[in-house]
Amino acid sequence: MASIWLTKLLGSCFRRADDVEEKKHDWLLPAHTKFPKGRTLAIVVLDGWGEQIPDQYNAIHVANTPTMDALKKGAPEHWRLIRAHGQAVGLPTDEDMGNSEVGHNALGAGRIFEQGAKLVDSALSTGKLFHGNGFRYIQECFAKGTLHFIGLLSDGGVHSRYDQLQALMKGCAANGARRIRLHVLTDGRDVLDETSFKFVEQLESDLRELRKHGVDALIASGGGRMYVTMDRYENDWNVVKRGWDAQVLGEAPHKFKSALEALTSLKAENPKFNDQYCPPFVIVDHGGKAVGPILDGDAVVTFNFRADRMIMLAKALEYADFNKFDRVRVPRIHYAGMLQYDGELKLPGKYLVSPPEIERTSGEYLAKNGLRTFACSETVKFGHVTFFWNGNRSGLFNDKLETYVEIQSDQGITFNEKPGMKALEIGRKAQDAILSGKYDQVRVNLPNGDMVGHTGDMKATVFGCEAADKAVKMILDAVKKVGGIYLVTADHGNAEDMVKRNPKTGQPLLDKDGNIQILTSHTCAPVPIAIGGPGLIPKVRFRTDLPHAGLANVAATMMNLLGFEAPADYEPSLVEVAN
Ligand SMILES: O=C(O)[C@H](O)COP(=O)(O)O
Ligand SMILES: [Mn+2]
Ligand SMILES: [Mn+2]
Repeated sequence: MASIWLTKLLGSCFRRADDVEEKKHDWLLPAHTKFPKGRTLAIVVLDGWGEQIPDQYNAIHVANTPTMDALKKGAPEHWRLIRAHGQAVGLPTDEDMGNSEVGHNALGAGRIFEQGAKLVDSALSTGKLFHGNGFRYIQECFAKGTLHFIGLLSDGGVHSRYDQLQALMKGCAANGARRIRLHVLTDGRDVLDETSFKFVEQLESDLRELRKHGVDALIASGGGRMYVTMDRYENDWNVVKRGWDAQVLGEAPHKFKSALEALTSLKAENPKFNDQYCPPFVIVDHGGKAVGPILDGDAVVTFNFRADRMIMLAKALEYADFNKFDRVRVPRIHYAGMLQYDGELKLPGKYLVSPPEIERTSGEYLAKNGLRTFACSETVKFGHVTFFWNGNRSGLFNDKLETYVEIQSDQGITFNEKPGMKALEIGRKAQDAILSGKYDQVRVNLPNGDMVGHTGDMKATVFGCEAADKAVKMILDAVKKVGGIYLVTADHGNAEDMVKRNPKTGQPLLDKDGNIQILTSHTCAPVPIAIGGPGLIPKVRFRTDLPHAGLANVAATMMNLLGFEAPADYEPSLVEVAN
């Protein structure tokens, strides 16, 4: 008896040891047979830098970008284009433009995961969303409280989609919501400026329909996404506070009887009015009382699926201990996000749809294999090369091996005012990191093409692209000095197309007043990828058998350049060594 017991015990011990061994083995990347280890690898992500028709509306083409131009001359062996939009990055269709979240997720994770937009689509179409824990949690408030929706009123498909909000409102009403209030954030960044009018009209008509069915449904507040609520990476808490005051406290400098009246009056008052920076407003009843502040016993849903610009509000709504601004009144609510926005912080705790499980990212592999990483950008893009890159996970994998540096972005300005942004500072930090010899991988994001491109200001965007090009040069110079390797790419298009075009002729479209329609959004353009540097062994070139490759192929490429085989389930590497 005792010996059987002993055999079992020993057996289980051995099994456990095997399991541990197995686990360890999983993380160990085999050495590559052709690519050597020990060369510093610089990874540069030019945010919003696609390849498009080289005409006067292409800010990258117009800009003087000698470094990027020189890289292009390395085609096809050391320069090529890769996909950065649609299904190549896990979006529902190939009509969907790329964006930073899905782009950096794919770059860092080396695989294509179904992204938030797609997961929400399927949770809504199957009805699964209305049976989950998150939904049940908000449903508990339906009988006595109000259900509030806060989010981006847009069909950009980057942070949110209007058809999803429609389905959500309908589903909530069908499942018992009796009083609904909308806190809308106007877009003009992922969609054309001033489309807010159209979205508000559509929303009013949908709310009328709900009212016909006995649901007391109204718009309660509003404001432009860049001025109200949707800040990111804690660049400026005032943005979130403005939203809080309107949404929770029912207070704002502007009060109107309807959202349409708000937009019309604010536009008439200010010739510079635009959707992105619309000031906060509150809708009031005939007695001047706010129609929908958030109160004790209410339910709140933030209906954006994308994480970065919802995290700060989620903290304000969820954290008991909070000191970023004076919340004045903290309502006792049941709050759920459309998704969980931060996997590490588990924020928010309740959500309607489970986020993509992006695990075993390249960053985690590198850390587990003892490689040292330096990552840097300025605040507005800092989370892109850290949080998004690591699969929407905040923090470091290994604080002994990784250094993440954030350069404070300018606050309270639109980036066409200072289009150089912090590109040169980022370049300098990367240079120092490369020259220090302390890192195997030095990874940066240069924000100009994107952040200035979103302003729609052509001249400023050209300037911004020139600044980004200078920063690339600084980094390449440092790589040269240490005998390293560089990989320069982008996360999606933006600055390469500053006008809305006729899809057939490619000519700019005109608005009703005969003016060219300015495109502030991203595009579906492919993006460049270039490799080089003295550390690149001879005969390394891009493979020609992966014509449809996308951002997800970059992680395996990078692992090869660092001297490792990539995990078997990663999208294939783009590079080979010719015989
Ligand atoms: O959040 C934004 O600024 C835009 O909606 C998308 O831009 P990004 O994907 O480049 O961050
Ligand atoms: Mn981006
Ligand atoms: Mn962008």
